[in-house]
Amino acid sequence: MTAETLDGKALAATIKAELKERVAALAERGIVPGLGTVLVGDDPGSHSYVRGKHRDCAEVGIASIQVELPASTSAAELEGRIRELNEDPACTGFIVQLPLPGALDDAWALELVDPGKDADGLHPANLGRLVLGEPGPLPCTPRGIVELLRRNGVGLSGAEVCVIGRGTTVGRPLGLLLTRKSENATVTLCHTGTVDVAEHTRRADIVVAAAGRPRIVTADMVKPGAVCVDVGITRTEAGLVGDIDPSVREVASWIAPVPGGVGPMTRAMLLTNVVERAEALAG
Ligand SMILES: Nc1nc(=O)c2c([nH]1)NC[C@@H]1CN(c3ccc(C(=O)N[C@@H](CCC(=O)O)C(=O)O)cc3)C=[N+]21
Repeated sequence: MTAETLDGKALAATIKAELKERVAALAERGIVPGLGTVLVGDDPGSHSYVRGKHRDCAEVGIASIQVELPASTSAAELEGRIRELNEDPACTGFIVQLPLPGALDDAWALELVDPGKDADGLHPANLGRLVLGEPGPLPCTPRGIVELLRRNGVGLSGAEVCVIGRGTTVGRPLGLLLTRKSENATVTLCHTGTVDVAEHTRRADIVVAAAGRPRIVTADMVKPGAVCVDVGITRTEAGLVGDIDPSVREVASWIAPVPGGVGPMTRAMLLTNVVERAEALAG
């Protein structure tokens, strides 16, 4: 068997076309959604991600508000800039690009964001809403994964899903999303304390690798016909390497690859959150 590709790039283009229409509908009511980004320091990867987000915004008709600060920025200065975006009516949703450099604490910064403008869905209040099953912005990568599976007809109800990685941005919230009534999957969350990861992945109908460790999922760990989703991105001299080994292609039915799988979906879900925030603020 050679796995078919879960094409996140193509689906992201479809979603962007849909969002363009929703943005046009908002424009008729005099509302322009605006995405703010707060980027601290000079990490080239972070700069490249943020550039991509603003390119996406331009495509869809979302306004861009870019805040760039030096790595030497103090906590008080950063707090001030976040509060400005909370107050700025032109900014309907914003993100603080993670990880923050130096002594600036990611969790501290996320908590300063107005939960109503939280385009990342990572504010503790919104993560709490996710736990409680209440409406609110959802974390972009988990939402993108669910959307990528759904829109390609991968059944989730009753499926055994093995998630590798318990991080706050992917693994842990993905477990919460997949176990909602509307998804109804059964989730096993593996992490560095798991004794035998392969024992869990071999039982799974869907494997999601979000550990950030190159090629940890190999063909012998995957049930024939399973669906595999690669979320890990490691930069090497040879290019981007995912958490899923290329050998898995011979065993799986579908693979969401790196690049071209979950990454573009994460960006499309950020735009979706910004448009939804603008629609919510508009009432
Ligand atoms: N506040 C915050 N929100 C985030 O959503 C956030 C963040 N901080 N910090 C970093 C991670 C990482 N992330 C990615 C987004 C898109 C691609 C993406 O589009 N990847 C392309 C490849 C792009 C490339 O060449 O690097 C792909 O997989 O096809 C990857 C990674 C969002 N993150």
